Amino acid sequence: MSAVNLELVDLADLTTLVKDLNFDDVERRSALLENGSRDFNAVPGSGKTSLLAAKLLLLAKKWPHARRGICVLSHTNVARDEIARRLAGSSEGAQLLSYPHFVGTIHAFVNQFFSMPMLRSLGQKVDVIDDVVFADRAKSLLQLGMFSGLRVYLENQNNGDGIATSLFYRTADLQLQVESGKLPGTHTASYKSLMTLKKMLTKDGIFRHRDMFAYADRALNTCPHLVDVVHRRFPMVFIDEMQDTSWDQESFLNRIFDRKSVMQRFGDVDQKILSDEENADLLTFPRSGYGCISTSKRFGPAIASAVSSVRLSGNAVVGEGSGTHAPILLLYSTADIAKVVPHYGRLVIDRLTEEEAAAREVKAMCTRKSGEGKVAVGRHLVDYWQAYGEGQQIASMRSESFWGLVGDAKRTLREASLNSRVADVRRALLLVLRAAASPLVSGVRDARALPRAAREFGASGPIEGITRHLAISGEQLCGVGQRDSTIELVYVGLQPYLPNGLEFDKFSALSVFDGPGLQGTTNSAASARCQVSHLGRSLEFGLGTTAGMKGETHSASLVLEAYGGTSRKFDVALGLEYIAGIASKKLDMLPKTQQAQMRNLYVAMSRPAALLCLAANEERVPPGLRTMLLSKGWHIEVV
Ligand SMILES: Nc1ncnc2c1ncn2[C@@H]1O[C@H](COP(=O)(O)OP(=O)(O)OP(=O)(O)O)[C@@H](O)[C@H]1O
Repeated sequence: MSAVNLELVDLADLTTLVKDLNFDDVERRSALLENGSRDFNAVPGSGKTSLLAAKLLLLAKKWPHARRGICVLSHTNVARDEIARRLAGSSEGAQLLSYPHFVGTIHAFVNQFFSMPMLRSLGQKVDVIDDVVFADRAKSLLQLGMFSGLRVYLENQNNGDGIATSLFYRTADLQLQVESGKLPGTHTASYKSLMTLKKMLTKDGIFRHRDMFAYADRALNTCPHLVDVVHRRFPMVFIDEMQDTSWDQESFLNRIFDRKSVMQRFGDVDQKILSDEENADLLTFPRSGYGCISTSKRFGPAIASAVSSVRLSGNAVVGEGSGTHAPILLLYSTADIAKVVPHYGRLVIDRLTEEEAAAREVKAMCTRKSGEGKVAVGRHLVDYWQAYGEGQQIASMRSESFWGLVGDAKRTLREASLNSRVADVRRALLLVLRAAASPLVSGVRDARALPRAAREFGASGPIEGITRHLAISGEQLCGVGQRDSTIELVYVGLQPYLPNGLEFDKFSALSVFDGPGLQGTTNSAASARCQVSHLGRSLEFGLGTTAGMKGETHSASLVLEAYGGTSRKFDVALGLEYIAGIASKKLDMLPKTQQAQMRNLYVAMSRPAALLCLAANEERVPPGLRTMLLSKGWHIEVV
């Protein structure tokens, strides 16, 4: 192992490297100075990702190796980009963004070092790794005559669609598995048809993300020495957002790094919101002896106390942020449910100054999007906001449409990152080049390989230029009146790669330029926003699911109660019993389904910096509970 140690004197550099952050407390200092393998469990708003980035900056200053690097893994592109943004701010930090280091998602790491080389050596085409594209293609293949028997079988299952669209390979021998629903017995005709469907998609190079772990496993079985090659390359490994790592991912990373490299993992186990996944009981985060960061820089003591009371592990959350507003409970009658969201908008205008409200986004969230349930309304987002989700079906087709991929910059940037934006544009260009039968892409299996193919082709400048242009201005360029000139721009930009003699008229008639493109995605974005005017001020804010807002900091957050279905409980009503201190059971004694609801509530309630609001149907909040809440400093308003 050739890890680098940080010492007390090294921390002096923090004042220049990360001027906006404060690491004076004992917990953060000890996390920075930890030189061995250790886990860190940190509360919401503690700044896990920025602490990790600060530690990396300090290590970068001392890194002595030219061929060994630091491996930094995260779950989402958003966290990866946040780390990269902080590193790019100094010359030493920027070095971590290239060889011999690796900063990326766990998926990208597994693909780069294991599954892609394996797939290449198998001669397997890879067109796209995308669960949505996979599902779309599976559905359309399913319409073929050869699958008529399978269609009948699936129609008779509870979740037939889910079965066909979530097929994935597991383990080195590519065993067929399904993420949603249950596979039929392996001896049945339906199983064999599902296998054929999966193999047809594999042959076309259409994969799901989870398939990559099976190919990575295969790589390790085929070349066991890869483990040594990779852990020697990375004597230090840092993993962010560890609570979201599945057992497939954790066990794979453990095989490579555990007890071989220094491995430090950061996360908040109470924010794990996917708890019903397979083998969740095997997960090891946080390992015994883990360090804690118990202070949040996001919110003040009032929100911290509410958040603490629904924290499953029972550990304290200390609020060091500056917010002083009391949390608010909005009670609504069944008839008035549609008034809840606009009422919240007015309330934000009432309570927060313009500066406070504008410091971060204002948001409203709910654990469930839609669904059934024979209980009074307040079950899911659509109960509160009927337009929510309209147009999303069309949005899911975007991965195959030029206009959808290029024109949907706002959504990609809001929900993902610049990285994903560039990936979308590259995929759009790959679709165009394929449709035009360009010689550039005959051997290109994945849009990520486009820049390299262009370099080998001897002309990388034009494709980089058009990629940059579309990534930055794509949204304007895809407006309906703009499309002809955009096609012309693409034609000119891709000219060096197009077959000789391909006229513009023929190019612009390619089917890749058909389709509605933007309309669907624009509707879906608009359907998830609310506009309010009040006291001469106006406010526009977004609505969405709690899962979609994980990791965000808001200036104000509204948590709309949702029904748990099999748990038979409404999350806010249940959580209020803990906040008020009148619950009869300890949180960890609740059934698993209710624990999962409390974890979601904990994530949702910990988003705001200034104002926290919960909303519940008045039928579900008895007078005694209201009195206790008032005595704890809460405000209650009836909509
Ligand atoms: N060391 C620090 N000093 C001062 N402010 C900080 C520090 N760390 C984070 N912050 C601020 O606190 C807020 C929350 O930080 P951040 O979102 O990074 O926390 P987090 O740990 O990722 O939270 P979550 O687990 O909820 O996603 C941000 O506004 C950030 O700027």
